[in-house]
Amino acid sequence: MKNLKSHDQHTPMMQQYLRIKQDHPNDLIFYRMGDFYELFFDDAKDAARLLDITLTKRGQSAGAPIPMAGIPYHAAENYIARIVQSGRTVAICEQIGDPATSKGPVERKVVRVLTPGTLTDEAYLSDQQENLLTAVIQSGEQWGLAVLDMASGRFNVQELASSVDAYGELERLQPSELLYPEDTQAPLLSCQPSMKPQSGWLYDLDSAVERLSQQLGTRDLAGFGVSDMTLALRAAGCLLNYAQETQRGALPHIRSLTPEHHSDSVLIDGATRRNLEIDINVRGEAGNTLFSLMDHCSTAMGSRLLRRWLNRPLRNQDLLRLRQAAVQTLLIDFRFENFASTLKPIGDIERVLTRIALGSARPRDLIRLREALHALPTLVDQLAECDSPLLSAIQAKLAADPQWAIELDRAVKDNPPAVMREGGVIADGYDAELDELRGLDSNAGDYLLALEQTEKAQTGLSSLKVGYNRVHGYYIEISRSQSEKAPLSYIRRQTLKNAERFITPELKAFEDKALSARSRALTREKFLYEDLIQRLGDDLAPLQTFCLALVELDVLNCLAQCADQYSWTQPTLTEAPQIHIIAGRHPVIEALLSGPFVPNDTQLDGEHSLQIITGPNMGGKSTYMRQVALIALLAYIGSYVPAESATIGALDRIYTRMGSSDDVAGGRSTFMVEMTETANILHNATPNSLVIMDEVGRGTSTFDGLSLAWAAAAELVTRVKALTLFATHYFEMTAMAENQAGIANVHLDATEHDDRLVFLHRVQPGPASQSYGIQVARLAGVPEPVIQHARGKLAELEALNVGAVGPAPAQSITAQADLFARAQHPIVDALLSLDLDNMSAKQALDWLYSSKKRI
Ligand SMILES: Nc1ncnc2c1ncn2[C@@H]1O[C@H](COP(=O)(O)OP(=O)(O)OP(=O)(O)O)[C@@H](O)[C@H]1O
Repeated sequence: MKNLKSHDQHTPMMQQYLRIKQDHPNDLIFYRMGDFYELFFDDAKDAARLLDITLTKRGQSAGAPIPMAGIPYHAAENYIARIVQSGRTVAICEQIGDPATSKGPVERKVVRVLTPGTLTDEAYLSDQQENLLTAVIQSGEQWGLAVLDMASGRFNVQELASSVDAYGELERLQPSELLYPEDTQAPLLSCQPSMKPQSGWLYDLDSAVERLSQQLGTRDLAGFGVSDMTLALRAAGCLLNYAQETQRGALPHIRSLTPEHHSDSVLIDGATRRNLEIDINVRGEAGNTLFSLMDHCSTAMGSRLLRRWLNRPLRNQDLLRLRQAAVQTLLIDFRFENFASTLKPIGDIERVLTRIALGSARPRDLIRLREALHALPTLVDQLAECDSPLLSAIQAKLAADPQWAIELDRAVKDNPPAVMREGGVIADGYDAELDELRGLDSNAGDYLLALEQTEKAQTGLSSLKVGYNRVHGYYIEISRSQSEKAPLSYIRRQTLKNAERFITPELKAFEDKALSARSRALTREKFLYEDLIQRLGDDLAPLQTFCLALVELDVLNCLAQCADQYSWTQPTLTEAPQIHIIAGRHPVIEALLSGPFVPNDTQLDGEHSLQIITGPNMGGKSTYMRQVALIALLAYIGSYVPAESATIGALDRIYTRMGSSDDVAGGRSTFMVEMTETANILHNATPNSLVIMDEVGRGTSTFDGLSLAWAAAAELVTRVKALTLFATHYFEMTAMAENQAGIANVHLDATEHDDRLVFLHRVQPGPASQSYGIQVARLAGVPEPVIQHARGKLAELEALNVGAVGPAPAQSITAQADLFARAQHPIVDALLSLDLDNMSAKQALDWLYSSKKRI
């Protein structure tokens, strides 16, 4: 920005603006001028570009026109939301002083800073999504991480032992804003959306502990179990400082700091999260995901918690069994239906409570809280019938003191306006003083009517009427034709085309009284409203407690609804690593299919920890493997699962290596991504991990790929001993089961019927007999000449059947009909591709010499 230094050259108002701007060099300043927020200089240019609004100029300052863009005050929310969503920060600068008494420009001050990760207003937040602010700090391989959901006040810390874990967590959390020490050298962090470097001193441990203790109202942090998490506390201190700075006030809704431990959850890395399509499908959309299938929550808060549960399955089987028992209880006599209808009208009170704490609650927020409080007695009664420890604990938390329900009934009108600005929020009968002032104001109507009658009678002017407008106040209006006859005591105030308007001393006196009553009533109402919010804010703790219980109930109820609607069953959780599923189904594909879904069994345990899955393309291998992972995941959030029965042992991680995607941004090829993920699995998987490998090795040459897949499977079954599903088109790998304990072959099959290919989608023991690659290619619409050419080539290769190198036994080689898995030594490939008719004798001889050297 030019000319900012020499303030003297600018008008006094611009000088004020530039002073404020100096404290917010990177933020867009919304500078309040009357009914508009104005942006100047580069801010104006940025806003014009981001919001597609007109860029204008304002006079001259320091000899140059000032670029300016304006946004009407009343419509600002929408514009602010768009700017903040783009990752920028907005500083709202309001007029603080009184324009009437100010000398020079009215005093202005930045009252709020809106950043992507610290939003709390309804207009800026998505119902379905959490909006998280995170802070990280790295020391050696260790990471400290702090996470705040400003809109609910949930504040967590955790420490991670490696960068891979830290990136995995950030990928899970999808923060809206990430704070990091400015000297951090962590390249992958740059993939995060809104990155805010912070000075190193903001991560100082002592100040962090002091700041956090002060916020939480404790002498130290021992009570939160976080004392020895020094790295995480440093991140939390920095985060809290940032949150306080942006809100410009206290944050009374942040009352606790919860340690999270990586080892508490069944870990799912980013690739697995995407492959399993938990809440985003592989096309990056929200539809057709596990979350979209399951989200029957009655409240938006419930939906957000369900999403959190699905993204962070837990290892604590005791807790999971409590959840299972709650779901079981809610299923009895379809109790979940009653709960759903009681919960449905409850609004997003988690966020309402935060706005109450921050003093920014709107009238309708209070109505939502009131409705929630009114629902409590019914919920408590409904819960009294449920015999489940978790539901009883929830019931105890919901049995709140009814005082606030009564108070809000008395205090707030039924359909209040959206904002407090014009009043009309506080109910009649709540405050005697307000009632009296309102009485004065509303009696005005009767008085004016009476005045009109008397004046009409006294003057005999039939067109006389009494009216009011905002600019001129009260007036007596007489039509032009009769206005000459107006009494002398009438003072002319305004001339219209067809009428004259007058005022009288009596009317003026009344106006002063009525208007002052109205403004006094509004002042009184605002005071009462703020007082109510203040008192609610002071009593936040029990309200937050009941809110948390309500949300948990909503999610448990949703799990019961899913169990009923999709015919899911309760899984058995065991300590020993194993997965035994009878008639398992893929929940999302099952719901999408118009025809029936073919259920499949799965047996993975100490005896057979690795399944080699073969079968034709489109046969259902990926679906089968994903369904096992999803069933395991559902079991580990405490849900019922899509299977006739399922026994799932203790799991620590779910890994999937599937699909092919380049990481162009990260500069890694498809094969590189595949191998990086494979390496990660081989390094970190344990006997308690579920590992899913889909066509590992296909991204490189046949022999390299087969060898890598073979070696990876061998490692997984011998050293790692993870529960593994390994789908492959390398038919040679089916031979592993013969020489290696712990491996079972299963396959999916298809049959040809009237020249049509029919997929059976049934998992059967043993290796596949055919791969049907060419038939599937025809199904996919590959042109017929190409299909015929491929058939010819296949016959040629089968006839050659040379170089049966590699580990596959002879009988499986002959059974194998996959074009690529049957590829021979590269020299044979090269020979086959020679165009002999167009080669000279010399070229042929040269080829022979060079080939001989390669053997
Ligand atoms: N058990 C099943 N019951 C019914 N339909 C199924 C079943 N499994 C898969 N399908 C259908 O078959 C389609 C292909 O399945 P899937 O992608 O799992 O095959 P695949 O063997 O992994 O194929 P490829 O080897 O080409 O990746 C699915 O989209 C689904 O429509």
